[in-house]
Amino acid sequence: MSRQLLTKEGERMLLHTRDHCGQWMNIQPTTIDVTMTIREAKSMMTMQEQLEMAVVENGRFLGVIRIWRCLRSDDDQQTVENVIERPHAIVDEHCSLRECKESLLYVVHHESGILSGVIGMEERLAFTHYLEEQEEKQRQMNRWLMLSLDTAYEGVVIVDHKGIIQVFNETYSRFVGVTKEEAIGRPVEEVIENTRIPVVLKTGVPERSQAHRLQGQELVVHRLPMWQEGEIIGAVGMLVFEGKTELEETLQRLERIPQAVAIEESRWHKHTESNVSVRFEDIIGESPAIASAKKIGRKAAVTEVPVLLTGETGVGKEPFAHAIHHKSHHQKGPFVAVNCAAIPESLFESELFGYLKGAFTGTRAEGKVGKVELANGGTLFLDEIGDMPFESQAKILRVLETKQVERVGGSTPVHVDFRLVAATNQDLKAKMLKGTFREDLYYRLNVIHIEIPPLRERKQDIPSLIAHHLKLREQEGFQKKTLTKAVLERMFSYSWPGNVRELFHYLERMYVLSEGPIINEQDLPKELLQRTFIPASSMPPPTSDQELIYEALKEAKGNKSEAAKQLGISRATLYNKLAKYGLSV
Ligand SMILES: Nc1ncnc2c1ncn2[C@@H]1O[C@H](COP(=O)(O)OP(=O)(O)OP(=O)(O)O)[C@@H](O)[C@H]1O
Repeated sequence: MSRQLLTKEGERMLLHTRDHCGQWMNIQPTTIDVTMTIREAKSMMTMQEQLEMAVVENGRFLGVIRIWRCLRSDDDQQTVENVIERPHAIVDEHCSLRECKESLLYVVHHESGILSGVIGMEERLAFTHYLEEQEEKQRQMNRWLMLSLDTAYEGVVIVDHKGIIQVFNETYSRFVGVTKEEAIGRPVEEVIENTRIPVVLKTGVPERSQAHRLQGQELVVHRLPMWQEGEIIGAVGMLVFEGKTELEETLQRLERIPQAVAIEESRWHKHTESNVSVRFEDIIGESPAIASAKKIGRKAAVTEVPVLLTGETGVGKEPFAHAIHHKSHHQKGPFVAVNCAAIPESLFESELFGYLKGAFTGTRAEGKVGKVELANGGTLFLDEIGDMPFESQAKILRVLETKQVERVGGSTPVHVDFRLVAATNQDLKAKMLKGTFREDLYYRLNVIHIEIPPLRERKQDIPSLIAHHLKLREQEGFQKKTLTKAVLERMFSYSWPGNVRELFHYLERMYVLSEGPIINEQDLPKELLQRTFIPASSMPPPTSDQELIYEALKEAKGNKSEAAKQLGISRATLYNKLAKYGLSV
């Protein structure tokens, strides 16, 4: 049945293209001139082995002469004019050859009467051969269409304008337990329970993504009318998902993304106030840039001096802080992390230094131990130190200098012994020069400075970071997955403004959304498909170096030695920079 539909369409196309007589006729047929004698015509027809031939006068078609008439003639010196007959079939160039059944056709121009051509046995054979070829192509096309419909994951049913099923694919057949042969030719409502296809045929209004209960299952369906030349000629019904459960699973997978990323992040954060070890070996990456940062970190860890970790957001400053703690003499003590950006100035003292019972209204009756005291014997990690309010900076500096804390509401200072690690993604020097970060605190923190390079400067670490992440998923009991070379190439050409955090985020997204064991290009988020470089928003713009120099010179009233000292660079470097930026030397 479906074949019938498609073949009809095929036929229509053929008619419009290569079916007309003008296309197939012999345009140079042998003809007999009206002035010729019957004898001459006879010998010509015998030579040409023709039983019938066209007679023309100045190209105009007059009729035909047939060999048997010539043979029966008493006087073969007469002109052929005396034996002309009207042929069975005179046609126009535009006539459909398919519809003309005669074996010999004379194609005559309908206005001028000129004989344009003849369609004889040879032409007819060529046309039949062509038709057979077309039909085979059509059959092949139908097979492809049916095969693709049967391969489709969705159930597909096509009905004609009366709602009679014309096409019914395998998936639908499996759902409703009716074979294709049984379904085709029957009214759709007899095969698909509760179907609204007859309604769509009447109204012409498509119904998309509708819930449909079938065989006791909730399904999602589309019902689309098919239009041709302003009339509804049928409708298509599609089951988009095998069941609502599949849709739900997809939604659940989407919901899992933030959750899974949170698990990843908490891998480090959950150790915030505990001693679970994160070693330098756990920091993934062997690029020279990260290897050198790890080397400095290892060396710094065994000393007592404070360490300042800087780097763009998401580069992994926190794992570094943990690794330093683990390798330090304080490794047996607690690791206490404080996110300085998250504590409002009004609560800063009570959070960091604690308070005594009844220190102020609304506090816990028993008082509270502050983070600094908690870090006693261990490591205090001051994260996002660049965001610490200016007033609070003085307070923390005092603790660092005196190694003593005084709880709010108390008067007896408590001695504390901790290792200090601070981190920021801000340019502390620039902040200091602008006056928003205390100079004395800056120098106290910045004894050993470890700059953790952005991921775009150590792209060779990308494969091991990916492998690490996928391995973790596997260890958690999830499916083992890998990614294609094309995906890896995309990851190499991306600039990773959010660094390792962003890499893990996208990886998790792709892991969750990819269906099989292979993550391929179609699973890539759109950001990774754009090759444009996105500068890290959290880092100072490239002009800041110039700004710093300008500020320092202003502060030093033009004295270059003084400005160089302020900037922590040599006079020669300052001169080089001034020349580079085109500032007067
Ligand atoms: N080299 C690494 N090896 C393993 N995991 C890493 C590495 N670098 C970063 N990570 C992961 O990336 C996540 C982001 O790193 P982290 O939270 O330390 O960023 P950050 O540098 O502190 O950024 P921000 O300044 O935004 O706080 C971490 O949870 C960690 O899981």
